[in-house]
Amino acid sequence: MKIKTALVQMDVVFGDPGANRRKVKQAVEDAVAEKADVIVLPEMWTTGYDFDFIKEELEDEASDTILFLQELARGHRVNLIAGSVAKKTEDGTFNTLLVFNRHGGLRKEYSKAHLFRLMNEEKHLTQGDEGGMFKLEHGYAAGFICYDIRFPEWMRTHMLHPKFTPDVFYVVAEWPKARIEQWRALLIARAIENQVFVVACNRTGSDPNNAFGGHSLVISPLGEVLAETGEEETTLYAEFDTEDVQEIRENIPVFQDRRTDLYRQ
Ligand SMILES: NC(=O)CCC(=O)C(=O)O
Repeated sequence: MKIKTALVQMDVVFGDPGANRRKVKQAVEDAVAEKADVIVLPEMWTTGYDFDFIKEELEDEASDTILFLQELARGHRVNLIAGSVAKKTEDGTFNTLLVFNRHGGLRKEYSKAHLFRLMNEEKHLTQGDEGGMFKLEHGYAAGFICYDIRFPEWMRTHMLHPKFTPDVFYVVAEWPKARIEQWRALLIARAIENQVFVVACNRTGSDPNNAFGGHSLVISPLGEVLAETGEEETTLYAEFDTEDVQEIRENIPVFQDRRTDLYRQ
């Protein structure tokens, strides 16, 4: 199925959900005007990594943000891979990716499984323990958050489901400029080894601790970079057909050729 994606590479305003919601509202309106089917937001887009604000002022359960996103998805009849937000619960604060369909239905909540120590996530957040698989109109997909892309075994797990196989990996991120070449290399590798499209939305700009590298990109299952931005605040558009994965997987059937008799998993 053909999909037009819009990746909102925004400069997240530190500790200011209202300002960020205004940015996202405008970006969604612009992307809908460009006939996007799926709009992707970056990691922690409501607050950035302002852990003081998250602890002291952020509302619980991310309820205001979920309502805001539901209204956007339903009002514009567009799918949202709505980045991730800090979600405060009685069990801890999670870095949670939210997925909405065109009717505003909340189709998935995935909480980041791998917390990133260089940005003090493990001091302030609770790790998630569930996978990121979900289904939208274009089929099965899986969502991942930033540091997760360094764990090929985690992403590969999502390709080994007995019944459902994702055609697209969506990655939402706040990835610093200093390591942007690793960002690119890791994402291209994940696309090739899993024979999936990778749609990866990073933030741009900076916070008190990091300058972020942008370079949001869309990658084919053959490792071709179909679209990529620089460091500017912009929305990247890219179209692809998820049916292309079938021929690629038939041509090089890695999942039939796996030697699970030799592997530990
Ligand atoms: N927000 C993140 O998880 C950043 C991950 C990162 O920068 C890395 O190098 O890994």
